[in-house]
Amino acid sequence: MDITQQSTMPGDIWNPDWNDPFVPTVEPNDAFAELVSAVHEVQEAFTRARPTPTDCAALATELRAVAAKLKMFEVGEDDQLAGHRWDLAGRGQVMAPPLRIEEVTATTAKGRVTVGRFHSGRYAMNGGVTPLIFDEIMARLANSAGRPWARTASLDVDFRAPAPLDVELRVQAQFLRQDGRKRYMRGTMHHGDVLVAEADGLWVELKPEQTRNISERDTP
Ligand SMILES: CCCCCCCC/C=C\CCCCCCCC(=O)SCCNC(=O)CCNC(=O)[C@H](O)C(C)(C)COP(=O)(O)OP(=O)(O)OC[C@H]1O[C@@H](n2cnc3c(N)ncnc32)[C@H](O)[C@@H]1OP(=O)(O)O
Repeated sequence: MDITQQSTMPGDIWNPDWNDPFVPTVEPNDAFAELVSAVHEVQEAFTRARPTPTDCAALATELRAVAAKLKMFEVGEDDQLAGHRWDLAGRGQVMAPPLRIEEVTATTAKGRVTVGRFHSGRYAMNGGVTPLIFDEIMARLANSAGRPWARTASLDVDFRAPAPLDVELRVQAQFLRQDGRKRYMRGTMHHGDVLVAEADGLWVELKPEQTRNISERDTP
């Protein structure tokens, strides 16, 4: 597995120049990416809205109809598309902030992310979202370069400055060292020159019996 091949995947939908981060440009024939983008639009619009009670009731009915339609396509976790599209920002996992991982080497990873009000605490990124972003990029690096699977054992995040919404943040990860099954990682998040958060994390390599449920298809 050469994860460095991930950096410029065809089908990558991120447009670094986009104005509205919640309406990413999608490749015209990538219907799933289009669906992900539509869900993101719903999430952001929902967060920003203050509908009347009558409108809330009507919208709930409409959304339940969409959910019922999607349930007709339910598959097992290995076969679902969400979270398995390594070429998409956020892997098509619609809860995840749309982190675009641009470069992964054996020892470093770089990415960019822009979040809006859906991921807001109050006028700044929610404190639970920052670790999601770090976990994603640091786990990707921990599992890069053909290393055996490792899971997050600990992730310690320091919030240094409010992470602003609607602007691009740069996220980096660094592989510090390996000690037996333990892989020590570090992460940073910047807005311009400002360090908004940093993280230290430990990934522990899984024993064979701990990888039984992990599908080969999960390989990035
Ligand atoms: C692997 C899945 C891959 C799927 C495909 C993904 C592709 C990857 C690429 C891209 C990633 C994108 C995103 C996906 C990411 C998916 C992975 C997650 O999100 S993981 C979810 C959250 N994490 C858990 O659920 C772990 C829960 N915990 C455990 O399963 C165990 O605790 C585990 C495996 C971490 C360790 O358990 P033990 O029994 O195998 O090993 P013990 O003996 O406890 O620890 C080994 C050493 O590590 C230290 N250690 C363990 N936990 C520690 C901790 N919290 N703090 C400090 N040290 C710790 C211990 O002290 C020990 O050290 P001494 O060898 O004695 O020196």
